[in-house]
Amino acid sequence: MPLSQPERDWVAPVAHGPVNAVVPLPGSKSMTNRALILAATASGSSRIGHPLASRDTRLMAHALRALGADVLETDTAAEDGQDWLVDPGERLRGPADIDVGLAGTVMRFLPPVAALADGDVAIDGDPYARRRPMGPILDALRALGADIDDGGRGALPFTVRGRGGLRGGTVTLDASASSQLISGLLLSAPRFGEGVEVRHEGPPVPSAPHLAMTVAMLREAGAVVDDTRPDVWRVEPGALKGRDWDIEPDLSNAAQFLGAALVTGGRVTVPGWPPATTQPGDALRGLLADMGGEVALGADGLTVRGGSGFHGLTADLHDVGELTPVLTALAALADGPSRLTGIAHLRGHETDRLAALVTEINGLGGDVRELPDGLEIHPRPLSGGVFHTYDDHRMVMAGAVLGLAVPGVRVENVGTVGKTLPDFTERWASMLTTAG
Ligand SMILES: O=C(O)C1=C[C@@H](OP(=O)(O)O)[C@@H](O)[C@H](O)C1
Ligand SMILES: C=C(OP(=O)(O)O)C(=O)O
Repeated sequence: MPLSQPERDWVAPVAHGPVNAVVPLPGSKSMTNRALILAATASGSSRIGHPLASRDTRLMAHALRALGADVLETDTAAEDGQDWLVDPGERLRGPADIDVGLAGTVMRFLPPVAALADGDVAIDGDPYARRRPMGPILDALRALGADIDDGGRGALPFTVRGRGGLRGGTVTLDASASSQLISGLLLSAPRFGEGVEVRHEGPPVPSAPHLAMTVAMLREAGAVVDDTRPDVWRVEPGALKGRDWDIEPDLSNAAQFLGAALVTGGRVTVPGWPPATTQPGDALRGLLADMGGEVALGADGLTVRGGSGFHGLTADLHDVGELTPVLTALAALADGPSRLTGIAHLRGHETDRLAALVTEINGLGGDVRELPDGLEIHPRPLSGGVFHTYDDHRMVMAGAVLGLAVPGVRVENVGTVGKTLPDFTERWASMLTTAG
């Protein structure tokens, strides 16, 4: 599978009736990329079951291979039963050139691994990746003993001059721009000489569930982690064990499918929804219920049923920011206004998501207003037109949701959805065959 798909537009299909679909989803991006890092820095080999095979996870696999780990992708076409096998290799080594694409997880989780390698590791990504927040983690790594040449930019591209190990110790940073700045430091910390104590100082860190995911997966790999103090995380040095990971379905990627139940007054089930999880997508249960959906979690998965119409949403999405594009699209089709707050940091995601959503939904005749830390959405009748996606997979998903109810929504560069869901349009079409 190529890492990027050719640019093409896609007219989002209208739903001609209520959907009634079971939609299995591939593995979590966040869990797959954490498992890859933990496997490549472990002392033995690991098996990653049900990984996500997408641009972001392939970039991570490529990057780790470039540093000397062996990552074997098996049968990526299969829905079930695919495994990735990771052998850490004898030692992490450069020189290497690494492409992070537009993947936040790769650009923040990989540099600490590069600091453990022996040799120069040059790291760059897509044009917009150079604008995503990196400065705090680069400064933190320097404070922990790393030698990094970023030309004073505090951003991509940069070269990590790996020396085969890192001292580690205590470091303070402002991670209000992205939780990944902390997760990146913690994930490699068992391999630092002194481990790490990371202290956050600044406005609140977003995406708390993703930090809990980092801590939980580190512990599953055998690390000793103390997260009992607010805004302080301590990881002790020590060998990680190779192990079997079983990756949960990506619950954030469930948003648009479950949302289709609301828009069409239908019913969608996502099988394999874990009864307990650190994934932020689990918040969809409450959020879609607040919008008027009937939500049931059972042995067969999570089912959302829509009725005749659904409501606007008032919510602080600080912890679950990646759900915003799809929730905003839903809000634009709701029967009342919405106010989504706590998401100023989305300006540093794949694109400035607040600006992109305002521009594109208003371009279809909508009324979305940007707030200092969020969006206010006033539903209005929409009409078809081009929906630009800014290399943002979740803008494709948002455009698809609008297209369910608005004929002629032409989603530009739909292939960019391959960042986390390469076969999205096929899955969407298959769901829609049940409509009517
Ligand atoms: O650690 C992770 O896997 C992620 C953390 C979040 O990043 P931010 O804290 O930058 O929002 C989230 O939005 C992103 O999609 C994945
Ligand atoms: C913010 C996101 O991704 P990234 O991992 O690139 O930060 C996202 O998937 O919504």
